[in-house]
Order: sequence, then C-alpha cells, then structure tokens
Amino acid sequence: MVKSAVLGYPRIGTGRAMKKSIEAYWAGKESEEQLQATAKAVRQERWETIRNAGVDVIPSGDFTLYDHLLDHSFNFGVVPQRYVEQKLSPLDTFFAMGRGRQDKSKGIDVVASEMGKFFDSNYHIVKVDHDENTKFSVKRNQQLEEYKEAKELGIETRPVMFGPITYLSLVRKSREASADFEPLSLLDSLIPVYKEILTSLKEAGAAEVQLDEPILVMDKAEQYGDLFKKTYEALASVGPKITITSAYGRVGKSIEYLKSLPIHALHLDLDREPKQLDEVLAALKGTSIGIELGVVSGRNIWKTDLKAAKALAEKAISALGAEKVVVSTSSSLLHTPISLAVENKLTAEQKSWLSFASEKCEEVAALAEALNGQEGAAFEQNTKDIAARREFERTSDSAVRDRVAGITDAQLKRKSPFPARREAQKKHLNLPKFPTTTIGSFPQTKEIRLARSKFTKGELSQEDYEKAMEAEIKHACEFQEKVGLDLFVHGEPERNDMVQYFGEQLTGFIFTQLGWVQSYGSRYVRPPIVVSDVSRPSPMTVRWSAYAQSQTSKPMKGMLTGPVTILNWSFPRADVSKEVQSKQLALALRDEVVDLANAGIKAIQVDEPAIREGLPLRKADWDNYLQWAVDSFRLSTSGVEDDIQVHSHFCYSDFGDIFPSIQGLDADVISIEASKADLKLLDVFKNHGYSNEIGPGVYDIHSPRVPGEQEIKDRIAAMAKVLSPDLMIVNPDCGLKTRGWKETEESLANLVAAARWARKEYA
Ligand code: MET
Ligand SMILES: [Zn+2]
Repeated sequence: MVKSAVLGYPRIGTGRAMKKSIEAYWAGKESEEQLQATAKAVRQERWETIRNAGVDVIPSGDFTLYDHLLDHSFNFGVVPQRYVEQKLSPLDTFFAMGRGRQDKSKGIDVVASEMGKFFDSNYHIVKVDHDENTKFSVKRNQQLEEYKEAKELGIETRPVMFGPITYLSLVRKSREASADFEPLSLLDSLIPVYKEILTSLKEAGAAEVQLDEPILVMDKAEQYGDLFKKTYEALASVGPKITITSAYGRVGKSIEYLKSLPIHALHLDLDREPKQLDEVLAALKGTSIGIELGVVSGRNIWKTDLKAAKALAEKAISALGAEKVVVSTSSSLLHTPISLAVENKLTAEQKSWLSFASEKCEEVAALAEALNGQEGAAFEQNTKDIAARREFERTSDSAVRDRVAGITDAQLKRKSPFPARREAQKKHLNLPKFPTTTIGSFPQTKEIRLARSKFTKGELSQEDYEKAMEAEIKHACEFQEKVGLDLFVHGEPERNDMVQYFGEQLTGFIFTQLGWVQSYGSRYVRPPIVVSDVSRPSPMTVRWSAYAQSQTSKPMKGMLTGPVTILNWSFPRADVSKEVQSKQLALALRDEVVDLANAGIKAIQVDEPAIREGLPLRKADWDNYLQWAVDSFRLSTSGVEDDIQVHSHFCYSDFGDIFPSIQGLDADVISIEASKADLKLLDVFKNHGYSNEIGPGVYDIHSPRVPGEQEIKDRIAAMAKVLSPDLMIVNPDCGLKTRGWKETEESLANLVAAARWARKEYA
C-alpha cells in the first residue's frame, strides 16, 4: 500500500485566527490563556482538515505562535542573556526574542533576534544567537505535547522537527562568539537533546518522526556526510522510525551518504527537482530506505497534475516496491493559503486551476488511492481540470510576447555612466551630504486601511477615496518637513501591499480574498497569482507621486516595486519561464518609470528586496538567474535621462555572494538593511569598491523600539569607517508601514539629528 503524507500545514488558522489572537495578546487585550485556547483550536482544525482529506501521515509539532525555528531554540533553552535579564514570563521572553520589546516605564528594552529568509521562500525565520557557551536542554517538549494533544483527539500523527544539522545551520552565530566558532560545532551537545525528545515520543507511542533537513539541498551539505552519519546513527538507535525531508531543491551528491544512513525513508522535493528521482532510486535500490515523493507543491498553488505524479510514483514503486513509497508534499504547506473553499470572487474556471493547502491534502490522498488501484472521481476531475488549464495557457498576448522578444542591449543601459549621472543629479536634486530619506511607506493607520477597504467594497466613492489618500499624503509631506528629512516619499497609503498594489493594475494577475500566507510572526501576505501575460494598461503611481510633489518643494522619490520582487512575491505561472515573466513585468515598469520622470519626479526607487531570495540554492544555477534578474531591473530603470536618480532597496546586507550583480544593477543609490546584522558585512562594499551611493539602514524597523540619537551616530560612524562618507545616505532599514506615527516621529527625529551631526563630523 502506498501511503499519503503532508509535511506541514499553515499555522495561521481560518480567518487569520492566530494573527488576531496574538496581536490582541500583545496589545494586552487578551490573556495568555485566551491565546493558548485559540492556538489549541487552530491545531485541532488543522489536524482534522488533514485527516478528513484522507491523508495517512499527519504532521504534529509544526505549529508555532511566531516562528518554528525560534520555537526550537526556545524549547532547547537557548535564551540569550539579554532576554533573560528582562525577567519576562516564558511566553513574553519567546516573543521578545522574535520581535524585541520596549517598555520604558518598566525598564524593558531589548532588540529582536536577527531574521532571515527561509531558503528561497518569502517566509522568515528567527535566528537566535549561539556561541561556544550555548547549552541545550529540553526546556519544553513541544513535539511530545502536540503529539499527545492530537492523540487525545483520536488523531495519530507524525511529529516534525528540524533535524539537528539544519537547526545548527540556520541559527545565528552571536557577535560575542570567537571568530572561528561555527554553530555546527555544537552538534555533539545537541544530539542528546534530540535523543531525549525522540525517546519520549517513542514512549508515547509515536511510530515515526519527520526530521526536516532542507540544508540537504545546499551545496555545502555535500561535505556533511560525517555529520549526518554521526547524528542519525545516534538518533536511529533510540527513537521512532525517521523520515528525513529535503525540501526546496535537489539532494545532489549528498545521496552518496544519505543512502547508508539508518533511516526509514528519504523525502525528495519532486516539484522543484523531478529529475533527481532516477538517480536517487538507483541509489536506494537494495537498501532498506524507503522514499517519500514530494510531488504536490508546497510552494505554488497550481493544481497538481495527478497523472504525471502518478507516473513518477509508479517508477518508484517498480524500483522499491509499494510498501516503501509514500506520496507527499514537496515541503510544508505553510507557504500556501489555507483553502480555496472560502474564495468567492474567483471564477469557477480560475478555481479549477488552483489548489491551496486543504486541497493539496486531498490531492496527496487521491494520488495514493489511485496508486493503490482506486482511481476515484477526484482523480478523473483532476485530469479534466489540468487539460482545461493547458488549453487556457495556449492563449497569449502576442504584443507582449513580441516586445519581450525584441528587447535590445541599448534598452538595458542608462545614457551615461554613474559619475556623469551623479553630477547631473546633484544639480537636479540639490541634496546635502548624508542626505536623509526613508524607504517609502509610512505608518498604515486604521483609518487608512478602513478607507481602502471601504473603497474596495464600494462604500466609498472614487472621489472620497482619492481625497482620503491625498489627505494622508499631505500629512506625510508635512510630517517630513517637520522632522527635517531631505528626500521625501509620498508614504504609500494607497498600497495594501507592495506587490498586490501593482498586480491589481497589471493584466495577467488574479487575486484571492483570503489567501493569506505567513511572512513572519503575525505578518501575513496575500500573494497575487500570475495566470497569463503581463502588461500595464495605464499609469499606476504617477497620480500619487505627482500630487505629493505638488505639496512640497523638497524632491519627491517615486516608489515602485521591481520586476523580480513582484514575481518572487507572487505565485508565478508554471507554463512560462520566470525569465519571461520577469521581463514582461520589467517592460511594464519601464513605462511607469518614464511616466514618473515626465511628471516631474526626480528620484525613483525600484525596490528589489526579493532579488536575493530568488537566488537558486545551488551555485550551479546562479548565473542564469542573476543574468535575467539584473537585466530585468536595468530594463525597468534605464528609460530615463541621466538626471533622474534611480534608487533601489534591499532588506538585507549580506551581499557577499552577489556583489557583482548588485553593482551590475547600476542603481544610483541603494539602501540596505544593516542595523541588526554585523557591520562586517559592509566590508564587501569596501573590498569590492562599490562605486555608487549607498544607505545602510541605521535602525531596525521590525520593532517598535525607538533608537537613540547617539546609537544612530555610532552606527553612522561605524559605517563611515567602511564606506566613503561622500557616498553615504541615511535611512532606516526598511519601510515604516508596520510602525506607529509616534515612534516613527521620535526615531526619524533622532535619525535627522544624527545625519546633521555627521555632516559636520565628516565635512
Ligand atoms: C520590503 S521592502 C519595502 C519597501 C517599500 N517601499 C516600503 O517602504 O514599504
Ligand atoms: Zn525593505
């Protein structure tokens, strides 16, 4: 019998139940008991959904109130001293590690742990500090708790954890650690903790556990044979049967050592990397290791072609036998929305193309059934739906296709090189040294959100909506005058989201109403879905930027989301390459950039925060990606005269790997995140000699904490050691939409004061 499995499920709850409850708890409006009750109900709902879909292997232990990597650290008792000192309750300590905490009246002031993108997804993990003194223990046995909780509901589950090697590969090395310290060196002291947890699970009756080792899809894991051998020999001896999962890519050469581990099964991501199956089957043949086939995508929302999946699975069955084959999701389903059933604005045709988390559960179940000889109605319907989608894919916009095919080299280049552009821009913009600016968005208050949602629902007329947005933009301009910033932004009040806003105005996208996907903590996004060719019927932002410019004599920075980011933060179509989709977007944005310049906007920022996360996980795949990603950005920004200052923004500072590409974007100014990360990361700009202007963020915007003036001065001074003061601009790490006005005003006032100090200091 072939079994079906699901690796993990969204944690956000129907109706965004968790977000509501967690944020109410933070605001002091809900008690810890109320929050835990919501969490328990959501866990029950998840398990029952998966079980009712007919899935055999149901995950537990993958729930979290913030981030599951943070849970691991916290559960292992890894709580850095700065959090211990705050003397908070365990739950508040956990949240402080995730998002920082400031309560001046109580003397509480602690910054969050570093956040990082999770593999090539738009999900963020919380990377807790580790150093050579880090000790592990079982402070909280979440896997056991959840396993028992499900069992009480009559549901047998497979507990899930990160495997120890991935855990240690993802956490952060603390600033206090010695230079040659590597978290992986803690493996020997972590293994006993895993043994203890696995032993407890076995005693509680768990037959199987799932240890997620996505680090296996990275090149470096090919060197980890000894680590895997040591770890899994130790773990196999105590616990339930172990399935190792390898989501987000291919296991590559690591199969050489994986095939001799004492494990029950190896999971493969066959959505991303179907070609790896043959090699892996050949390696596993003759061993006792079974295979779990991740054929239902955990990353995209297209209906699985069950016929094709069945053919792959049949290969595995004939190589290893049905008893050793499980059909599964390619990764946890946490990257997909919960259910299509609640979407009532999508047409029946559109719905027939798609599959969200709960439908994906039905897919794995239907696939297993078919493989076991009962091709049911669901399978038959799937075949019809897939055929209809293929039919739709054949209809295309030939004007868009032709324009992409006709892209010339000249369209990828600004008129003059940076030094000449800089002179032209100096005259045009008239900014001081250490110019201050922000990354685009200002606080999105309840009133703004209400106005937008009323407008969407038709409860607010176009005219009143525009008035409301203009009032907000006017307020943003007055605010910036008051705090004394130099390069203004309009504040983005009209944007529900930096990708959705553009998608809604372009052809080729569709939108869900409730298709929320967790980005980090209680922040969820609703990625648009690219379903056909993309073009721009009319200007998208010019109206707002021009209005903003009319409100001030300071230069206004136009604000666009870049092609690669729009694509990476959407669900891309599966029938056309990402390169083509990105270039279609780039051409649409190019027209917008030109229109903004014609409307008198002198600086234009094209945000590309997602360019790095789109980087393929395997180095061999990088060049191809970087080529089209950089070309797309250049295509979108090179249609304007030299005096237009092109900015770009990235929410990270680790450019070591991709420096030449960042330089290759040839933006006049880039802003990056730098306040939380190690300033050493800035060395790469010095070492490679970055030639254009740069604004390393001087304070963290993910936390409500207000940075002191001295703190920002120190930050600028430290940065000025690495970067040329002549080329530095001063800005926060990222946009301010998640913040409140009060803390924003205090923070920016300190930022402006620090920049004024720097002008004198480095005169
Ligand atoms: C995630 S990057 C965000 C950039 C955008 N312009 C903003 O300020 O919100
Ligand atoms: Zn950002």
